[in-house]
Amino acid sequence: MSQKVALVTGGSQGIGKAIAERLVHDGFAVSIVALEQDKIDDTVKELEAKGAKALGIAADVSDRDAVFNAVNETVDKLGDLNVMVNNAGLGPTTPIDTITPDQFKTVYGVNVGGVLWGIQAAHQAFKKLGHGGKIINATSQAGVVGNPNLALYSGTKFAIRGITQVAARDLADEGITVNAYAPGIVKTPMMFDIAHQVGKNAGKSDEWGMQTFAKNIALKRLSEPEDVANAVGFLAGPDSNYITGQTIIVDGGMQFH
Ligand SMILES: NC(=O)C1=CN([C@@H]2O[C@H](COP(=O)(O)OP(=O)(O)OC[C@H]3O[C@@H](n4cnc5c(N)ncnc54)[C@H](O)[C@@H]3O)[C@@H](O)[C@H]2O)C=CC1
Ligand SMILES: CC(=O)C(C)=O
Repeated sequence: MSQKVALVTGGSQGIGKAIAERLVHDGFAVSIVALEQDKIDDTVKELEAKGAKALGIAADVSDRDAVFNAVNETVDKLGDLNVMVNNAGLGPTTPIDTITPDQFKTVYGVNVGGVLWGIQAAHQAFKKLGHGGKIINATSQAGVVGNPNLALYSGTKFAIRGITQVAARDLADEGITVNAYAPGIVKTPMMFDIAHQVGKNAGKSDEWGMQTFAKNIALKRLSEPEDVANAVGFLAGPDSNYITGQTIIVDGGMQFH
């Protein structure tokens, strides 16, 4: 059987990088799409050092054409596409009165636009390749319950759960499943930046900022990126074949629904 291929947006650091590593471990060839060429190159080298077939593409996921080009390049160079992980996102701290039209456009463009274009591009590729596939989208525990200071971000993450449900219904007949993962408070550059900003806005420390989010984690620890990658590995593999339209919350017990 030929090797399965996954594309991970935002795969150059944080959660996306852990997902790429997990999928390589599970036998996938992996394409990572992100913004910074140097981080992409470093991650590709690390994946190759583990024996992976890996490809890195610099592209902005808010640009629909760029996403379609990245998917086409992945199919051309790695020979297939079976799993699309729409993970890239922005997490600015935006107290409600501070939100500007430019910020609105940028954050919705990346967090919602990037997922929509990723779904469309993967769908087109699956059709051309003549098989189904799996689409996996990043939402957040902040897309299950609104979080303080994150009005823009939480709004985009609620939207992703809706889009995931609709796409699951629309694409099911073609053998495509669409699911989402909702991480909690994960030790990545995004979360450290949010903790810093929230602490700074209150005249307090980064740790105080982190605890405003982390104080109610039932399992009493912050998440490692690998905690999330484990759930995505499940959604990308055959054991999740009868699951579609769902959001798996991976937050150590913050939100229950
Ligand atoms: N870190 C956390 O605590 C949580 C993160 N998430 C979500 O998980 C996903 C990954 O988050 P982190 O790893 O923490 O973020 P991060 O900020 O550490 O990494 C983001 C990645 O996305 C890429 N990226 C950003 N904008 C892009 C664009 N316009 N086009 C292409 N790539 C772009 C970056 O190059 C980077 O590789 C995001 O969707 C985030 O909203 C959800 C819940 C909690
Ligand atoms: C950044 C994020 O998704 C949080 C705080 O849940």
